[in-house]
Amino acid sequence: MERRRPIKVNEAISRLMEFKTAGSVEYVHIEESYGRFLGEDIIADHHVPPFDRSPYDGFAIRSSDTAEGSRTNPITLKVVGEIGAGSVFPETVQENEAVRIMTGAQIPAGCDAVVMLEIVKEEMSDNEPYIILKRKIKENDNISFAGEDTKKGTTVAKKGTYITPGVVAVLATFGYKRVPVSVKPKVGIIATGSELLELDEPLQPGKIRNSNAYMIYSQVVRAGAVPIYFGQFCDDLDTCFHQVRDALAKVDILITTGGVSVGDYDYLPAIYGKIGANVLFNKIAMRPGSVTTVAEKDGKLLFGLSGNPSACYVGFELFTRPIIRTYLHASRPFLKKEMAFLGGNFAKANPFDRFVRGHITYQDGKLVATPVGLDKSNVVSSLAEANILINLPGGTKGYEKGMEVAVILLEDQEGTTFEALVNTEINSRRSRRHMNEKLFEIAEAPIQIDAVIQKVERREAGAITTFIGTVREWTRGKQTMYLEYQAYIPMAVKMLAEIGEEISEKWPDTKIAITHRIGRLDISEIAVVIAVSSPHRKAAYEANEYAIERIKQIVPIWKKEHWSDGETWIGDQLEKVPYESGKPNVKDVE
Ligand SMILES: Nc1nc2c(c(=O)[nH]1)N[C@H]1C(S)=C(S)[C@@H](COP(=O)(O)OP(=O)(O)OC[C@H]3O[C@@H](n4cnc5c(N)ncnc54)[C@H](O)[C@@H]3O)O[C@H]1N2
Ligand code: MOO
Repeated sequence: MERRRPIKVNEAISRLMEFKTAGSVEYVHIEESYGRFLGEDIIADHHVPPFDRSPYDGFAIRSSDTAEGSRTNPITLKVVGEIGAGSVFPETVQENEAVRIMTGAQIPAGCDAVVMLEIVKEEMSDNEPYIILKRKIKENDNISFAGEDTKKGTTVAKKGTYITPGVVAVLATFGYKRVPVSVKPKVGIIATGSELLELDEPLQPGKIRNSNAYMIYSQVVRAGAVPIYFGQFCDDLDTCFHQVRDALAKVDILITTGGVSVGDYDYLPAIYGKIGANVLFNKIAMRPGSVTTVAEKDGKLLFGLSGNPSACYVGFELFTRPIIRTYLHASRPFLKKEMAFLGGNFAKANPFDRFVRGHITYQDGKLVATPVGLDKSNVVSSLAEANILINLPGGTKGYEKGMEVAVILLEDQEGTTFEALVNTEINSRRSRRHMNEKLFEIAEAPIQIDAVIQKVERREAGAITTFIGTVREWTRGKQTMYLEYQAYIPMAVKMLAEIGEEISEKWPDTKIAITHRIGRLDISEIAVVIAVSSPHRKAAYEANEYAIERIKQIVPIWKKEHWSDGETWIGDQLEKVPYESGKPNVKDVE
């Protein structure tokens, strides 16, 4: 029997993407464009709005006429006409004249501002309408300028954009009654296995219904392609070979399900050989879907997905979908990944990367990814509930509830690029963050320096600076025996977090964690640890120093020095305000 060598998921994707192709372009009515992919860049051939217009119902005026206007010096302007949206005022507006104007109407020549109906008083005098204004109006007040939405020549939507209702609005604005869209690839589907029954057949001993074909059918539609179901393979290798060859001639991409493993009836490896296809890989270090096989014949790709339903599903989303999306010109053909916190334990370690069916929800503002159903590749029921795949990198350790993990969003349309997929933090080694992790802490137990550092570790960081504040024995000739820190904890944590906010404004690329100890501390014990990570070291140094200065200024932590000859409470951390007597209480900071 052949021995297959598993390759890494990203390696499989790279090999596969070398064979990507992009399809041609066709035109459809705008009503049919939703859910398609743009076949061309859409470039604004005029300004939007095309002319200066009024954003309000009111009066178009000349601002210079109101220069002397005030509460005590009302300005009267003669209303010389009225225009609604769609019409144009035929003359140039003269000194001390105004035109009644509706939202969306073009600003008349001579006018340079609009006043809203609500702020003028309307009056009739000698049967002529006038408005009275008790203020000065600035030039350009309340005017929507030509091109303020979009300037002529701007690319408003790029080729390969998924057409949402918002994109449809833009297409309509620029007159696209017919829209250039990417031609959908034709994706053939063949099911294999003599145990398979069609859906209208009653169950029989040893047989199961063919669920994969219909599952793949809808995955193909979701990916944006046209599915063509060729039915089930027969049992005989020679006939199967003809079926695959004939189907391949009719489609752009061919998917088979089942028959790719090493069993006696797993015909696909033999068929690939017989049609002369080049097998890109036939074993991937992942679960489920390790048997996923991809072959190429004259530029067309054949996806041999597993027969096990969950493995088949995962194989499609990871490998077939990006090929379909690339064919549609999508610039971000991969499903988007995000970070979330695990909602359940995965104690057992697995050397292969796992893609666990899960459900994502918001809980207290955090994304929580909970595995659904049985985590086996032959399970079908969990697929109905899954809206994510939880991506657990393989290794020697399991995963605990609350750990941060990457999730693949199954219903995502936005997508991501291959570079982002392999380079971001999300895809790095296992994350060490935990749902209950706190960046700003007041601790009663000794501080673990490494734990504070870990909180700021990330792929973007090129530097981590750590400040460790320790208890000093000698201060200006006086000997300290030990220190005692007290804090109003909720307020202290809040102020630490505020320092974090200040730092993220001043040094936007940094990430900071601070833990301050309270209670009794002996000489050389650690009182505070500040860790700052940043792409470049300068910001990490600066932000770290800033943090300790600010802690001394604003964080309500009091220090009691136990000297060799007595004790003093230090009123503030700048050590400028000693307490006269007794110890401080919370009121001092409130
Ligand atoms: N000796 C070994 N056995 C197996 C290995 C291995 O490495 N060595 N790999 C296992 C893994 S992992 C998987 S996954 C499966 C993959 O097998 P195939 O892709 O060849 O698929 P089949 O054997 O045809 O079927 C597997 C399973 O799925 C059911 N099935 C098949 N088609 C459908 C369908 N259209 N709808 C619903 N269910 C379907 C089929 O009845 C089987 O139960 O191999 C392992 N074995
Ligand atoms: O390909 Mo199999 O899914 O690893 O169970």
